[in-house]
Amino acid sequence: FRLVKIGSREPGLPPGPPTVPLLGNLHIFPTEFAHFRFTEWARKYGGVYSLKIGPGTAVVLTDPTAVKVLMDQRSGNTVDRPAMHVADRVAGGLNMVLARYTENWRTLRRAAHTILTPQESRKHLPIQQAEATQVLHDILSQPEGFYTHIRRYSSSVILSVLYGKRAPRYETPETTAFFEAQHEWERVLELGATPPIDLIPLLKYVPVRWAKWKRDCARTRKLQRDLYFGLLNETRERLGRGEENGCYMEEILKSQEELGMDLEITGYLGGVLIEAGSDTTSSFLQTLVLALTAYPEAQKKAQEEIDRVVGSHRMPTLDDLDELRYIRALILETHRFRPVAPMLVPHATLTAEEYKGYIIPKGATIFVNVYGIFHDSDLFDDPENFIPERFLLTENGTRPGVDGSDLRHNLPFGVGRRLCPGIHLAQNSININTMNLIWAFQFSPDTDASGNPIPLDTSAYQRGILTAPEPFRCTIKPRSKERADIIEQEFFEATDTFKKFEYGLSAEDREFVAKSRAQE
Ligand code: HEM
Repeated sequence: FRLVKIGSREPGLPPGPPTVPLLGNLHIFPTEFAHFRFTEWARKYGGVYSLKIGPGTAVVLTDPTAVKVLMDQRSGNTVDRPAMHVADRVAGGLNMVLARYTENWRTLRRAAHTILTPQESRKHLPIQQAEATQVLHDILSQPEGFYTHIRRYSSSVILSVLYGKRAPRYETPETTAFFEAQHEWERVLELGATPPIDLIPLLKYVPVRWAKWKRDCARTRKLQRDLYFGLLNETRERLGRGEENGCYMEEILKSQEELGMDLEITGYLGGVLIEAGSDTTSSFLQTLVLALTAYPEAQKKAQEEIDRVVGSHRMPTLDDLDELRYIRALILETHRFRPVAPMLVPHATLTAEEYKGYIIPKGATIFVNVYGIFHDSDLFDDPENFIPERFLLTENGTRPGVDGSDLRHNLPFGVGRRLCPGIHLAQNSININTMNLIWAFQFSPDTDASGNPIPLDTSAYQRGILTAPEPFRCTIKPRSKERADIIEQEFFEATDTFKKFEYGLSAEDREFVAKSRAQE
């Protein structure tokens, strides 16, 4: 009788889809693009509903007030992450994003906060700006490669900020190693890639020869460690030679003792920041290009605004943003339209929690369905369309007359004590590149043989915890010869900034930078 009860919804839990014995809702749990199914269920079962995953419980929040109360105000109790054996196996519990609420997580988080403050993040502006100029230069020379130019940008910025070492090419060895490690990591984390070890812990003991997933984890672990500790060692050696260039990991290495960090945890701090900081930033910018191309009216208004404020004789700077009200709205709309992490990263409760008469048990997983919130037609007018103007009408873009005060602009960056520590660095990248791209280029859909625009599919996204648009094609042209010349001039003038981050480059990278500068 007890076995039959496993999987059924305990009294007091929020409502949810009907369960079956043992499995609960496991048989209907979506294995990809979960935010779509979670949103459908929210419309049916409400802003707070539960799913039974065998004996365990997950709660899905698609209600701004519930998110504010449970995740921000009661964050001390919802700060945990669900157990993830695979993550522990690969990263030994030291991946800050997925780590449980442990002493190691607290140490990592403290170190990240010390360095990623708004003031510290501003210190890295020169290299961010220089790299953003290279994005424009790269798009000018090879517009069809914009998707990878953007990805190169975000990984080069994070490598420069962390290790003081940039990646001039998409194929630079460090970026290639990162992309390979990241690909394997995403593969092992994918639902269904490993047996349900967190539900049936006995599976941990299956011998390696019968468990391909264990071999996959071991390979991913090696790829990550080679990259993380390789980069860390280079930074230590550089410090030893007295060749500091002010990067983040130098600071950490110098205050390792104070921060209570040994070499192992220091290596993983850097590693997780590359991982969390790279593809998130590029995903946002790729979505931005997609939206500008698919919504020409929004693009036109943004261009008119930047022309009025910045003009065509100079490139935009961060200080211009205060005057660019429409572009600020466009950035918020890009986050709303396609949030980089549609369900953030799952949280978990440390002890049982009560909300509006419901019991959320100890150890329950909590999904914050920001996608569902942002696409709720009770809150937002015409939520499926990209309409920056909504953020000019009301503070949080909600339809006039609706109370949107429980929302906040940085919700796409997370909740409570897990709020993204890289937010300032990320927002600087987003702001600089958004202004630059709008100032520099005209984006339009490709045309077919008869000259008709090929419609873009703004819903074609990659699967995973983080989403990025599937690579897509569009036509990108400089808005004027004057702007193209300014880009090349600025790129050339950034040489000195770049050079500080160009130590230990491979022969191919050295040749590449020499060639790109010789062209000027
Ligand atoms: C567009 C860019 C970015 C977006 C949208 C983004 C979003 C997020 C989200 C949604 C989370 C999970 C929050 C939660 O669980 O409540 C997160 C966590 C995290 N992010 Fe970001 N992020 C971005 C860029 C960055 C950058 C540039 C860095 C590093 C420099 C970074 C480092 C981290 C780390 C370390 C965590 C884990 C925090 C923890 O679990 O304690 N992120 N981010």
